[in-house]
Amino acid sequence: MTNSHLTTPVLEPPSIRLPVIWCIGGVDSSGGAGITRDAITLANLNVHACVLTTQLTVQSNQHLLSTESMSASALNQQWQVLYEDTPPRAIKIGAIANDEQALLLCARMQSLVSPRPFVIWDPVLCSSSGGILSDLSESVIDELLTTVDLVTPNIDELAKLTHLSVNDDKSLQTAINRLVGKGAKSVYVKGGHAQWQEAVCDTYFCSSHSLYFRQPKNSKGDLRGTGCMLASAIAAFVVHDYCIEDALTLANAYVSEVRHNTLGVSDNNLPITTTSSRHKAASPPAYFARANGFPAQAASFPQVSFHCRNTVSNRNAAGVDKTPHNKKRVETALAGNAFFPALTNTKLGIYPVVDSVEWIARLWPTGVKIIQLRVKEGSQDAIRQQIKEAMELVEHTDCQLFINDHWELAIELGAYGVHLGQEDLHTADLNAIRSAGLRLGISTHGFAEIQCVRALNPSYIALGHIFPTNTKDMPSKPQGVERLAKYVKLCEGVPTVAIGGINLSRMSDVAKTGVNGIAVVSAITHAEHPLQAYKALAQEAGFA
Ligand SMILES: Cc1ncc(COP(=O)(O)OP(=O)(O)O)c(N)n1
Ligand SMILES: Cc1nc(C(=O)O)sc1CCOP(=O)(O)O
Ligand SMILES: [Mg+2]
Repeated sequence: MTNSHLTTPVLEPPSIRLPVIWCIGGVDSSGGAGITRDAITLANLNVHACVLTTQLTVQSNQHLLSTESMSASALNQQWQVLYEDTPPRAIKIGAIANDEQALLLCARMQSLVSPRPFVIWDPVLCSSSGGILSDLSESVIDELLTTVDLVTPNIDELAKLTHLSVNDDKSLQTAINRLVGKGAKSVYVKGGHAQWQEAVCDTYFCSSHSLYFRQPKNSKGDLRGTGCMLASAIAAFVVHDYCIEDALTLANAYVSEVRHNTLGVSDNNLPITTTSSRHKAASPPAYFARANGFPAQAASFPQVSFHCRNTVSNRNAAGVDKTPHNKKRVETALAGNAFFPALTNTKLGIYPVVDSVEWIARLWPTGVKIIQLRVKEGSQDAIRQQIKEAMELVEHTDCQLFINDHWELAIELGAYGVHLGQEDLHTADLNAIRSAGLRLGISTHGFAEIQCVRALNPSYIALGHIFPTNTKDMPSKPQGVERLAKYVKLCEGVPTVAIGGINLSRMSDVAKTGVNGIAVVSAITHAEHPLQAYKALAQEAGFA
C-alpha cells in the first residue's frame, strides 16, 4: 500500500484574470485600516489583492495595543513566492515597521524589470487608533522616496517626513518642494487635516504640473482607513489603465462616496466606535466603511484645477512666463460662478467638424443643427473672411455655428459660439468670450479634465477621443464607449458631444451612451458621397 492519498496534491496555479496588486503593510486586527482595508478596497474595484505582511497589530478602533514585526527574511520569502506565480501590476505600500524591512523592499523594487509595476507608498507613520507603527531613519526614508513612483502623505506625515511645520498654503508648498528635493518623483498630499482650508483640498505635484482636488469639508465625523483606501484605489485605477490624473480623480471620488455612504446615514445598529486621535475625547459613534464600487454619483467627484509649471509652451518669444496671467483668467472665470450661454437646441445630432466655408455651404441644407468651422491654416484676414461667410450662410437657419480656436475673431464678428481645447484654455480669455455672450464648447479627455471644465459651466463638453483617429495626433489613449457612458453621466446637466474615430459602424454604440451630439470629421469629409454619409450617420444614430 502506498501513502499517495496522504501526499499534498499539486494544484495548478489559479488563473487570475483580474489585475493583481500587492499590498505591503500591517494587519490591523480591527479591520479598519491596513492591508485588510486595502484588500477590501481592491476587491471592490475588481482587482485581485495579494498581501505581504510587515507587522501584526493588536488594535481596537480606539487603541493600538501592541505590534509585532515580521523579520525581513519572512517578508523577503513572501515577496519571492508571490513573484514566482502572481507578479503585480502595481504595489501599494503602507506601514513599514523598520529600516531592515524598508531596505529589503527598496532592493527588491529596484531589481524589478520592465514592465515595472507602479509603486505607491502611503507613508503610514502612526495608526488612526493612536500609536506609532513605523520607525524609519532619515536615509532610509530618502531611499524609499526615490524608489517609489508616488508618495501620499497627509499633512501630519508630510510635516514629519520633511521636519517642517505645515500650517498654510505656502508652508505646504515648501514641504512638498522639500520632499521632491529628497527625490520623490510625485507627491499627493491629503488635505483633510489642513485646518486653515475651508474645503478639503488635496494637492498632487509632479515635475510638469500640479493638480488640486477640492471636496466640501465633512462635518459628520471621521472614518478610519481612508488613507489606505485612497492609496489602494489610486493603484486600482492605474492598473485599470487610467492615466494618473484620472486615477487620482477617481480615487478621490471613491473615498468621498464611501465616506458619504457611511457617514451620511444614521444606523444605530452599527456596533463599534471609531476614533482618530483627534476625536478621542468626543467618543463619536462608529461606522464600518460601506463601499459601492466604481464611484457613481457626480456629487462624489472633486472639483479639479490644473496648474502647469514653466513649460516652454507657457513662455512667449521673449521668454516671459505667461502662466500666472492665463491661470488668473481661468480662475476669474471660475470665481464668478457664471455660466456660458446655453445652447439654443441641445438635441445636437450629428456634429460635422469641417475646415472650410465650402463644406458648410454643402452641408447646411441637410438641416444640420450644429456645425464647426475648424480652420488651421491661413492668414488672419482669410480666416476672418471664412468666419464671416459661414455666419452669413447659417444666419436664418437654426444651425448653431461654432468657431474652433479663433476666439478673438469670433468675438469681433459676433459668432454664435467658440470651441476650445485644453491647450487653448491656457491662452484664451474666457471672461471676454462670456461677456461677449458667445457660447463655449470645451474638449476633454478623461475624468480630471471633465471635473476641471465642469466648474467653468460651458455650453457643452466634448468627450474624446472615443476611438483611434487619423485626423489628429492625440497624446491620450482612445477612451472607448464604456468610459464615454460614464463621462456622459458625470456631465449631468451639461450637453455632451462625443468625438474621435466615430464612423457608421461605431455610431449606434456611441448613440446608446445618451450623448447629445456626435462630432465627426473624416466620416463625412472623406466619404465618397458626403451628404449621403451625413444622412446615414444620422439614421444609424437614431437622430434622423
Ligand atoms: C467637438 C469638438 N471636440 C473636440 C475638438 C478638439 O479641439 P482641440 O482639442 O482644441 O483641438 P483642435 O480641434 O483645435 O485641433 C473639436 N475641435 N471639436
Ligand atoms: C479634432 C479632434 N479632436 C479630438 C479630441 O478628442 O479632442 S478627436 C479629433 C479628430 C476627429 O476626427 P475624426 O472624426 O476623423 O476621427
Ligand atoms: Mg483647439
